[in-house]
Amino acid sequence: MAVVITVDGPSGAGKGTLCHAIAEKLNFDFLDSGAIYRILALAALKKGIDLTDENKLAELGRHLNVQFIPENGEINVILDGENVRDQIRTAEAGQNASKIAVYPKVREALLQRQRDFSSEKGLVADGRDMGTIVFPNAQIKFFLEASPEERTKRRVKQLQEKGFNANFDEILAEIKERDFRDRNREVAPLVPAPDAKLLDSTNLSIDQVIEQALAYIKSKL
Ligand SMILES: Nc1ncnc2c1ncn2[C@@H]1O[C@H](COP(=O)(O)OP(=O)(O)O)[C@@H](O)[C@H]1O
Ligand SMILES: Nc1ccn([C@@H]2O[C@H](COP(=O)(O)OP(=O)(O)O)[C@@H](O)[C@H]2O)c(=O)n1
Repeated sequence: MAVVITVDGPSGAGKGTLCHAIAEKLNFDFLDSGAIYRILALAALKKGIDLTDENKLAELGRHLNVQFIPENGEINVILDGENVRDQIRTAEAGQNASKIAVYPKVREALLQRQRDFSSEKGLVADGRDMGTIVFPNAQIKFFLEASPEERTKRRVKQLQEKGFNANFDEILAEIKERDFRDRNREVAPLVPAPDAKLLDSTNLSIDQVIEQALAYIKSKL
């Protein structure tokens, strides 16, 4: 059976960073499920679909014309022929993603698209419900946490490095609002799977997180 490793947790905990490292080390494919929610929200805005119109969002989600094309260590996101890689990374795009992610029909519309990433090569999947809903039978599951302040510090630095304006207080408020929405929604809320390995990265360097995760993977595989 194809191996799946899931990494769930709140914004800025370091999921993407850890998943990239695992994918590289084990030569696994990588699913950035959050990108799919970001892309759907962006696609809806481009088509004039209201972000509260659950049915139209779900319909768009079923027919989303998107490709992920790796180039020079980055992944280009091609939506209807346009590279939206940077457009989906703004704080606003993250907020819009979490707004549409509350709708059951939207989540249902995106479910199979995410499961299709599973491959013989092995998959590491980054998101909020990878270990609970999308890949409940994954062999290895992580739940990666960090304090809101630490996650904000990281996000501000990351956004500034990408050339975006980022203010600590605004990003902290945004992260708390998004956490609240993600943890309290009725479908697929952000919770650790019962069999997930909890990792708190607040006081760990990137290398320490990767080292602990790889040691755990080795002990399980
Ligand atoms: N343990 C860590 N210590 C310090 N910075 C980190 C750590 N893990 C990740 N980062 C940095 O924090 C930012 C957010 O990480 P990312 O992997 O995008 O988080 P997530 O995918 O959970 O939102 C990135 O700039 C990343 O380099
Ligand atoms: N599996 C997933 C992944 C993301 N999402 C939603 O999409 C938003 C953006 O996810 P993301 O992983 O790109 O966000 P960051 O952790 O990178 O900030 C989240 O706040 C969630 O509301 C989700 O509901 N389920």
